[in-house]
Amino acid sequence: MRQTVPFWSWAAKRSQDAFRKQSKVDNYRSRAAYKLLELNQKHRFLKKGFGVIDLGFAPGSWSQVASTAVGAEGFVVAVDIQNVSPPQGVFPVYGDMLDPQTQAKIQDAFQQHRQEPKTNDLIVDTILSDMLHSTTGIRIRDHAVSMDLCNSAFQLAKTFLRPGGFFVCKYYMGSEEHEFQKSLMKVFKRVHIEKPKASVKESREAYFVCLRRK
Ligand SMILES: C[S@@+](CC[C@H](N)C(=O)[O-])C[C@H]1O[C@@H](n2cnc3c(N)ncnc32)[C@H](O)[C@@H]1O
Repeated sequence: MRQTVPFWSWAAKRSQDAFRKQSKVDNYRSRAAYKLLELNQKHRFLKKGFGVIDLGFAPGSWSQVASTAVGAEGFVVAVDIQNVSPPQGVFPVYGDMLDPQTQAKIQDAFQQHRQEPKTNDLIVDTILSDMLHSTTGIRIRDHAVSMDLCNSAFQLAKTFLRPGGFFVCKYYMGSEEHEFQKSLMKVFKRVHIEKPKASVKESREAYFVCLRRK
């Protein structure tokens, strides 16, 4: 039987530019879409009917992928510090994830959309975080900023993810990643480290893919 080779397998062999060109063909807002597509093909954390929070959504390609995957029965709440209009059908929240008030805004948006009674227990299936400021090139500093963002996303995951839920989180490699991974392992049954093919090889970004909240 003929096997279909995913786009990202051969594109990676060519160049990052191939991802950028393909994103125009596929109508994605950025080539980052192929990172999420690859991660999800491997770990299946986006399913029909899921409620998803996408942290650091702008320009919006992860939200595009997520909202297609969850379909009309599911929904996506997308958060960013930048006031960028979200893809169609995606519910935006504008705020800084390092500001504690943003969590309350996300909770409101989620509950409004689901029309759930006000409660502290949200039934979120998957939380994605692709948050990162533009890096400065100063590794220690970029890592420290990234770890702050990872911790804020993890805090949200601990508060709102249902048992069995999923958490995907970008990080910038550095000395604190092992401690952070240990904390993730206390909360999730499986924690994988992934470097998708659409992620620039030389960049120090990678992803924690955490499966099945305990
Ligand atoms: C690499 S981009 C995300 C790309 C996106 N996943 C996509 O597919 O289009 C990182 C995003 O994180 C956002 N971000 C960085 N720090 C943030 C913070 N403290 N709170 C909310 N969003 C933040 C940035 O504004 C930026 O839009």
